[in-house]
Amino acid sequence: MNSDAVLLLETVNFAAEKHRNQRRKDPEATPYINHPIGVARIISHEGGVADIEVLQAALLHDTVEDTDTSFAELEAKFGPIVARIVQEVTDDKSLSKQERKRQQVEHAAHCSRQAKVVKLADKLYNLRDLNRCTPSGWTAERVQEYFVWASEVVKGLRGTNYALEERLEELFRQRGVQL
Ligand SMILES: Nc1nc2c(ncn2[C@@H]2O[C@H](COP(=O)(O)OP(=O)(O)O)[C@@H](OP(=O)(O)OP(=O)(O)O)[C@H]2O)c(=O)[nH]1
Ligand SMILES: [Mn+2]
Repeated sequence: MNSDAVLLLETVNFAAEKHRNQRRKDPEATPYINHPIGVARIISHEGGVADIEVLQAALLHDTVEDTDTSFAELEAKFGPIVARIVQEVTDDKSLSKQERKRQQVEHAAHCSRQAKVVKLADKLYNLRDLNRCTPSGWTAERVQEYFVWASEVVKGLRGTNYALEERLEELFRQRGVQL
């Protein structure tokens, strides 16, 4: 009964309920849950990672940052390892946006290997999404700035998953951003 498949369904259902009223910033307002599902799918399908706790953390990675979910709630429902990985990839929303962005660059190298995999896949998904379409209200300059900032974060994540890093490198190369 506690198979990985059952656990993943429980996790994706929890994330879907938490993100139920959220939409992405693209002009079509895609349901937000497409993002965490896509991040988990990148980890398994492209990264070749089958660690169930990493996949669960990927599905849950934006629940605390963007919904009313608490770490205590994640720990009670999914255990301390999943809750810790989510905590490692969660920005402190009490800080200014500039400070949050700076801290991501600073903290990347100090994350656990499991959190680094989630961060790599999160950035890969978001950069591909930016190539697919521009979020409402974003200028071309803001898109380029996101690529430059993401490359600074990814620098601290290197040596974690070759396949994901190779795909990120190619996206940066296409934008003329040096990793
Ligand atoms: N590319 C893209 N991103 C979108 C879209 N809709 C929502 N987002 C989210 O927006 C965040 C990036 O936008 P920013 O302006 O840099 O950050 P902010 O949301 O904190 O203000 C990402 O959050 P995150 O996943 O927490 O990652 P992070 O970049 O903050 O680490 C991303 O998931 C979309 O349509 N396209
Ligand atoms: Mn995310």
